[in-house]
Amino acid sequence: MDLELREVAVSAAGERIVEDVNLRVPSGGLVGLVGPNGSGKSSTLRCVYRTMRPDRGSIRLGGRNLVAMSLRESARLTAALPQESRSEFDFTVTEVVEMGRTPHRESTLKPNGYGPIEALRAVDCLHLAERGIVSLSGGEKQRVLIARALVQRPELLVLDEPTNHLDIRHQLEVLSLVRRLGITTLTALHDLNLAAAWCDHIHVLQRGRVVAGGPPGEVLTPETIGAVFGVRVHVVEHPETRVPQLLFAPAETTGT
Ligand SMILES: Nc1ncnc2c1ncn2[C@@H]1O[C@H](COP(=O)(O)OP(=O)(O)OP(=O)(O)O)[C@@H](O)[C@H]1O
Repeated sequence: MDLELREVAVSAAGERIVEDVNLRVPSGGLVGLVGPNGSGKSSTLRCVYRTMRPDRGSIRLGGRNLVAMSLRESARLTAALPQESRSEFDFTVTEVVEMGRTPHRESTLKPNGYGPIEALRAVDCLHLAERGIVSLSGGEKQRVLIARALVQRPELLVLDEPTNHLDIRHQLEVLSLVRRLGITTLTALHDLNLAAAWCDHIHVLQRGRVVAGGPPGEVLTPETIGAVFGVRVHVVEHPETRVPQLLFAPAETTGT
């Protein structure tokens, strides 16, 4: 199912924090939101997974108004990985992953897809199945929460910094897995090189507005990244994958 945001605006504490966001994730596509701290990435994602309500604009999944659905119905269609999710109770890893089934009655589960064991194996966490969730490292916990999202068998994945806390191998494995799943995915990413390597399209947010959007090679230019992040950038081609990769220097450095 495709996801489409049109003219989305969001406020918090009386201030407009997201303004006129337009973006589309085609069915099965992977689209990234990048931007400096506080630029509105998480707030935009929260509107999609419905912990914030937009002031105006529309959010449609497969042509249907997501904001008008019951929370149960949108939870069946959408799996979210929020930026910070604290565990108050020491459930086992298996119990946490099984919670991904909660929005579904058995009859609504699609026949194919990940069960808890397959999902834990896919994120390299099967060995943690009986551990308590609060005993895990940040990266292990992040991978378990991705397994929970897989068990939900969603039509849409909304990921807020999914590579947070992950070592480099697991960063690459998680994004590679998300790519392989072929589920429509909207993700916030801080690492511009990961965004360049894995996303079909990238939208750059600055002070709540999308200031650039398109394929990584068109968006991740020295001009755009320099203006938005205040750094100097060289763009090089990855010798193996041919995707653009960025080399950074602080804005004030004159270089050699
Ligand atoms: N509930 C809230 N009350 C007040 N201000 C808020 C609230 N939620 C978000 N904001 C503000 O809105 C702005 C956008 O926040 P948001 O978390 O969406 O940014 P972000 O791009 O995800 O940032 P980061 O990269 O640091 O995670 C920030 O200035 C933030 O302080």
